[in-house]
Amino acid sequence: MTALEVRNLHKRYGEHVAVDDVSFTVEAGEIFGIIGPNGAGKTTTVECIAGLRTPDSGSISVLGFDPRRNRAEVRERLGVQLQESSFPDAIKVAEALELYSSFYRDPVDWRELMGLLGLTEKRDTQYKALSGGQKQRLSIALALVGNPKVAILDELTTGLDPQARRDTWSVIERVRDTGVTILLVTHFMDEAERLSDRIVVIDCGRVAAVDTPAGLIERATAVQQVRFRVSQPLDKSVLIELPDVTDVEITEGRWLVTGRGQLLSNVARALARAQVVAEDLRVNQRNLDDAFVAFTGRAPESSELSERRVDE
Ligand SMILES: Nc1ncnc2c1ncn2[C@@H]1O[C@H](COP(=O)(O)OP(=O)(O)OP(=O)(O)O)[C@@H](O)[C@H]1O
Repeated sequence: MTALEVRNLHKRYGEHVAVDDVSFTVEAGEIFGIIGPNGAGKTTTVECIAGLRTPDSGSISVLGFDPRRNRAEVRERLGVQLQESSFPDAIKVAEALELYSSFYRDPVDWRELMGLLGLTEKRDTQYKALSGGQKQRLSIALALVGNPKVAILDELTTGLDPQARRDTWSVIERVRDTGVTILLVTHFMDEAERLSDRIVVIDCGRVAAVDTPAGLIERATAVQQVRFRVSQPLDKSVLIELPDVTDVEITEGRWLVTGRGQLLSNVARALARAQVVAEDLRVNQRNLDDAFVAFTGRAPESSELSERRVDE
């Protein structure tokens, strides 16, 4: 079942074209990631979906409803957590949840939601005294309190430390497991790769690609490399003859094997058969950063080194 459909969306700010013919479909129950460089048009797109901006042209359907024409229906079905949410400093966690739940006809039990998001201990804490991660979890809770079928989360872990980010990811997965479809805008490639069932890459207001994380990585970065030293002499032909291997170089005892497909497992099996141990094994691990660069021509903001030790 389709939860969300965006068709030929256009939006300008004066002369500046922010969204230039964007189309995509999100299936019910998916976590659908939206990634792209700064200023690519991601937030404008989700603000149009939320009915906060009026598109110049194109159509949007949230569970069959138009966000501008069917405001009440969309409001009951769509939860929104936008960038930089802010609340009154003195409001307490439980007060905020109770207040927001009163805005909806069929809210979830806000006490349960508080538990799901790990905020029960903080129920009487004022907003200003919450940590960054707790504030973020509260804003997710407020986006979910109306019992939405679809939730938009924009930059939900920006500014959080690594542990708080991972905790938030688990929360998002739990929310998805309750049946909520999630639209996730993020600058973090590891977050998009870990959480998303599918991802749209938006660049300069246009869709550069839509695929699963693995599909994007596969399409963008077909070539892989494995480096290692060998524990005892090995004939180069053992590896050159493997399927998927395109090149083998040996420089000062370091082997560099280039290829495609299941390169690492093929090489590992061949070495095991030859009773050779690969020491200091490294692989040019392909990840979503590489796909981002391939599709947008720019490095993601959160770019990390893509070569990692295999045993890390
Ligand atoms: N209210 C506005 N008035 C004028 N221009 C705007 C407005 N909001 C956004 N823009 C411009 O439209 C373009 C798209 O912005 P948008 O915020 O949608 O991009 P984004 O992909 O979400 O960027 P970021 O990753 O930096 O949040 C940018 O060039 C931005 O400067």
